[in-house]
Parts: sequence; C-alpha cells; structure tokens
Amino acid sequence: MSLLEQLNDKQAEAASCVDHHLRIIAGAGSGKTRVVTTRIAYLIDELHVYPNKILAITFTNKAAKEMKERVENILGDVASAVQISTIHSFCVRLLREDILEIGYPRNFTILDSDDQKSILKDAYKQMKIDVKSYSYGSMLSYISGNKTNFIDPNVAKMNAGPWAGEQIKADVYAFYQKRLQEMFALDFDDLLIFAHHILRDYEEVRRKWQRRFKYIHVDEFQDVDNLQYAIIKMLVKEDSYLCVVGDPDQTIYTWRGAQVDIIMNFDKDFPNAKTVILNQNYRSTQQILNGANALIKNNRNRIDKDLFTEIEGDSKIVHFTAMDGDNEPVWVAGKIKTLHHAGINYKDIAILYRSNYLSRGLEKALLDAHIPYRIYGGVRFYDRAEIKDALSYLRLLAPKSEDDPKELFKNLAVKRVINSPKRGIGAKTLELIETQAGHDQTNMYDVLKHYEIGKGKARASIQEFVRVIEECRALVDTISIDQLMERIMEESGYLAMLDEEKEIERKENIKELINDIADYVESNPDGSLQDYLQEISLYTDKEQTQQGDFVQLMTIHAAKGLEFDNVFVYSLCEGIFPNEKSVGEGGQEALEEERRLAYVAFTRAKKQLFLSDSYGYSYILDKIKTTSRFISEIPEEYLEDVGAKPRNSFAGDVDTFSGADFLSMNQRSRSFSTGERHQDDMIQHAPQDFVDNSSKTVEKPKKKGKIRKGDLVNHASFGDGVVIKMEGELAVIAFDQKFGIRKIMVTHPSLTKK
Ligand SMILES: Nc1ncnc2c1ncn2[C@@H]1O[C@H](COP(=O)(O)OP(=O)(O)OP(=O)(O)O)[C@@H](O)[C@H]1O
Ligand SMILES: [Mg+2]
Repeated sequence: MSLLEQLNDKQAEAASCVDHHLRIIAGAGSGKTRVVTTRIAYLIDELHVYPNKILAITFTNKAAKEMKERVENILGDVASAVQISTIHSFCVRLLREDILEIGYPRNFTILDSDDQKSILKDAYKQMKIDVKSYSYGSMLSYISGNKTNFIDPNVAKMNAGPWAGEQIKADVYAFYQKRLQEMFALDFDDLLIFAHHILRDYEEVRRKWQRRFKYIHVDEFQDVDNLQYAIIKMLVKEDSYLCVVGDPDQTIYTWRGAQVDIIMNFDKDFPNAKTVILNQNYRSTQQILNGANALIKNNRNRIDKDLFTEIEGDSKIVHFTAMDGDNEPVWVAGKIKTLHHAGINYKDIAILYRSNYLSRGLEKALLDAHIPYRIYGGVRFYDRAEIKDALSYLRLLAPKSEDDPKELFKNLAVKRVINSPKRGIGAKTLELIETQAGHDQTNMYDVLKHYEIGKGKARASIQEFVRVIEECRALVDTISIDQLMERIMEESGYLAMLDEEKEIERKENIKELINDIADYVESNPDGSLQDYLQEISLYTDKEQTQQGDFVQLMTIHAAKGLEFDNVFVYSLCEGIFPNEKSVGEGGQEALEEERRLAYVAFTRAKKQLFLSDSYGYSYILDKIKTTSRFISEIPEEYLEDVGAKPRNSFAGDVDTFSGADFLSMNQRSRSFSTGERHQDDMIQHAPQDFVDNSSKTVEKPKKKGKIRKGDLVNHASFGDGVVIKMEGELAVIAFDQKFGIRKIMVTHPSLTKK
C-alpha cells in the first residue's frame, strides 16, 4: 500500500500538499499527527527529499519520540536524519552552533529551577530580602514574565515606578540576569530568547538555518506562544514550506502565554497558505466522541466543527460517583482489575487527573490492589536530589573550554556537592570561597584547589575532594563517561554516604543513572563528556521511556496528543475540575480553558472512558464536593451511571450501604447530577448529615503538628498541595499543575499544614 493510501482523501490531500504553506485545523483524533508523519515519509520516500531538510517541532519530548518512532516504522533508518524535537531542544541545537555570535561559549550551562532558586537565595541574602515577602516562585514568574516580553532589568526598574515592592523585584531581576551572564548560563526562557535574538539580528546565521530546512512542521500549533511563533517564522524562507497542525478546542496553555489567535490568523501571515479541515475521527467510539463533542459545544468562544467517527462501541461512557474520597480510587483500582482479568493489558489503561496532587489517593489504591503503575511527569528522575548531585560531580570533571576560561558554572556544582557527603564546610567558609573566587576572577572549584581552606578535618576532607576530582579529571579521555561516573561516585564517598544513610532507593537511582550513561555511550560512541552533559540538561522525560506493563498515570496536560484504549478521568468534582480558580475569579475564559482540558481528557480514549468523582468533604476545597458540571454536559444517551451519590434523604442509611446498592441507585444519582443542581444547597444541608452518619468518618483537618508524607498542606504562593515524599527537612509537595512538584523546607514560614 502506498503511503497516501493509508490516509483518507482529505488527509492525503494535506500530506501531499508540498508546494504551499499548509494549515490543518481539525478536532481530536482526526489524524493531524498522522498526516504530519505520513507527509514526512512521503517527502522522503516518494519525492526524494533529503531527510535532513525536514524539521518537525512537537510539544513534548514524549511526542517527539513517538513521532520519530512512527516515521522510523515507515522508513527505517533514514528517518533518523529528520530533525524532530521540541522547540526548546531545537533552540539548544541552534545555540550550541551559533551562540558564539553573541559572545557566549558553546558550552553554556542550562539552569534548572533549583539552580535558579539558588541564585535568588544569593540575591535575597545580599539584598536582605525576606523570602516571606517574595516567594521564589512568584519572583521567578515575575522574571520570566519580563524576559519573555523583552523587558530588560532597566526597563523593569522604570516600570516599577514609585512602589518599593516593585523596585525590589526589579533589583532582584537585575541581580539574576547579571549572575546568569557572568556564568554564561541560560534558563529555559533564555533558550528561546537567545535563539530568537540570534536569528533576528544575525542575518548570516538566519540564512544558514533557513537554508537548512525546506519543510518545517509544527504539531499542536494551537498552543504556540508569540515568541515561539516568531522563531518559527524566521526559519521560513521564500522557497520553504511551513505546515502547522492544531485544534483550537485543545488550547490548554493560555495560562503560559499560548495564543490561539496565531493558528486562527495564520493565513494573514502566510496569505497563500492552504487550509485543510479534517472531520473524521479515527480514535474513539461514537459514544466517547459524541459525549466529548457535546461537552465542548458549551464553550461560547469557539468555531463549531462536525467531528464524526465510524467506530462503533458497545459501551457508553461510564460515570461513577463514590461516597467519599477514599472510595473513588478504590473503585478505579477495582475497575482496572476487572479490565485486566478480561485480558486488557495495564499499559492500555491510563488515569488522567487535573492536578499532580490527586495522584496520591490513586497510588495508594493501586498499590493496595497490586496494580503496577507509572507516574509520568511526577518527581522526575532527573529532578531527584541524588541525580542532581551526581551530575554536579560530573560537571566538575568537564574539561576546560577555550570559550569559557572562568567556568563560573562550576560554582553551582561546588555549592551542591561540597557538603555531600559532609565535609564540614559551613556557610561562612563557602561565602569566603565565593568572594575569593570573585576576587581572583575564577570559579569556586579553583579556589578550593589553590588555597588551603578550612581547618583540621575540614581541610583534610577538602584536600581529599580536590584530589579525587583531579584524579578523575585526568581520566576523562581514557575511560568512558559511565565509568567516570561510577568512579567519582565511589571515590567521593557519595555512595558510601548513601549506604550509611540506608538510602537504598537513591542508590538504585544512581545505578540507574550509570546504566543510562552507558546507554548513551553506546549510542553516541563519539559523544564527549560535554555532549552528554548538554544532552541531559534537556532530557526530562526519562521515566516515559521505560517499557513494561504499567497503568499510566499523568495529568491531562501531559496527556496531550496521546491516546489509550481505556481512559479514567479522575476526580471530576466542581472546584477540582473545573478548577476552583476558574469557577470563581477566573471568569468565562478560564472556565472555557478548563472545558477544553476536559475535551482533551475525554478524547484520549479509544474504546472506553470512565469518569469518576466523589462525595464527601474535600480538604483542598474545604467543603463538600459536588459532581463536575462537565459530567452533566454529557447527554444521557452517551452516559451510564454506575455509582450513587447519597442524597440528604438517605444519608442516615449510609452505614448499611453496600456495593450492590451502589449499582441499584443509578437513576437517583443521575437525576441528582443532571437535574437542577444547587451546589449551595448541597453545601449548606448535606455535609453535616453526611459526615455524621458516614461509615467512614471524615476527619477534620489538623492545623498543627509535624509535616509528614501524605499530609495536605498550603503554601502562600503555590496554594494547596499534598506531601508526596519527605527528604530530610525537605517536603516534596505536589501542587496544582501550574506549579507542579516542588521541594520546600518543612520549616518554611509560607508552608502550613491543613
Ligand atoms: N485514515 C486513517 N485510517 C486509519 N487510522 C487513522 C487514520 N487517520 C488517523 N488514524 C488513527 O487515528 C488515531 C488518531 O490520529 P492522530 O493521533 O494523528 O490524531 P490527532 O488529530 O493528531 O489527535 P490529537 O488532536 O489528539 O493530537 C491514531 O491512532 C491514528 O493512527
Ligand atoms: Mg496529534
């Protein structure tokens, strides 16, 4: 079968349209991504375009990997020369080649959020700023907001006007920028900003990159922001072709600057662009698709589409309301067991949720039911403390580069590992080392090397530290990177420390990292230590590459573009999904974004879709939960209720309530959730009745006491979250999607236990 025969007429028309700019606007599952991959294969296989002339930009590393695999399945090895990457990886590639133009070394460092915070810490200390007044998170978003809008620290200072608070923020921004420049370090925003700057101002470079690609593709174009679009536009020259695909109903990143207008107005920027609209969905059954279509129609600010599917299915969308928050994940786990017994693989099941913290209850239920699962985008492998320590050690071994003689990036690494394992270096001494380094115009490691630091034992352990680093450094060209890592971990005493502290999991992580480096060495035999360090600084989807039969858990944002046979959407309660903020102050626009998110979630399912919510008290909302409006927006003909929400009238019977009763109460539940729902009513009358009579007593939130794993907490800037792990005095907390997973000192004044 020829390539185009695997597509319908409309899709084939789009895939073979190679002499125009092209825009594909189409709903979920209509084959947009398939058109892009087939088009790439068609260009290479039938039109004999060189693979390296083709660029494809995807939204996540996982999507890039999947797209690569799809093209490789069609074409085999030649596909590896096609550049398929996220926009950030693309920019890194560009900068590694051309950043010298603006006086930066090619081996610039990419900062992660911990590094960023460490810089803020220094700024706060120097400027005597109290973190209680300016949380790191809010300061970083202030900085990011300015940077991505091209507002430099001087302008920010002017914008600050007479307000002292704004002045302070602008000063921190200036400090931060200066520090980054000194270290030749770039944060994630800078990757795009610098690439944009170079492409815009250096014509030769721009021409070179324009010449490089003749066919440029961008998937998930509805979530592109202005800066990304500016970069993409600059890659297009007179005789190259841009193909963008997207679905305005799936715009879910406006809170991060995505501009749906960009796809809508594409034909104004590229007047001769062709637009193809696809309307057949090949992913989901009719019940699922019709349910999702009905839901999204409730958004006022959208263009209607006629998406249909020919896939018939036996099952309606299943909706279950549990009696309380404990029973909801238990039901999900039970259902998954049933599916598994019926012969369905765990990996064909996904559980999607609105916010990271929601995974906690699910994890517990899955563990109890012995169901293997993986969390995607949770505490990621490369975000774990021990991995960062190990990589910091490796950074200290990096050979000197002519471009960057000072190597100030080593300061971060020294700060990270100097006391891991403990070497008795106090904050004061560290400060002295830093001052000395500033004075000598060098980095902190060089100071450790050339001066006698500390007294007695501390001095001896520093000398030993330097000796080990130097010894390993001398081996950089003789042993492989994985061996180097193994050696530095041994010799530095890091592994011994983990042994002593009985940190088995962390030790396993280090081993996994060494395995991972070995894989890298195998597939990149010529890759230098520098190359490896550069590559991993971007690679955050590590866990997603792991194979096996696992149920997949992730936030809906992370599920973008993916599909699974069976999908559970968890915790569809008013205030949770749609999120409380969007229901309240956010207004119509925020609510519509939440609905688009629900549309994305529902349309991930191919065969079966399960929606669940629960009754009972929510610590996070501090009220009794009610079923999400998104469920009542699905017409009854596509929805089957299998669980019941106890109503006031039978709250007293709850004690004797059995599983079988749940099933028999379908009707009542349905009339409750689709009938005239008065949330306020519920909140005023139901809770006491229910809580007092419930078989599972709902505990009242505790306000005081030590923070432990599993606790619900509130942070002044990030809102509510759940402690998913303790690392000494650090609590690893899952906050709302926007803030993700963060580590916070338990003693931090912004943190309170709920
Ligand atoms: N013409 C076709 N024949 C058979 N299967 C198809 C066809 N077009 C698409 N598909 C299949 O339908 C599913 C959805 O396609 P794809 O992921 O490309 O859709 P999409 O429009 O990119 O969806 P999303 O909006 O969620 O990103 C995939 O499994 C794909 O292989
Ligand atoms: Mg897609």
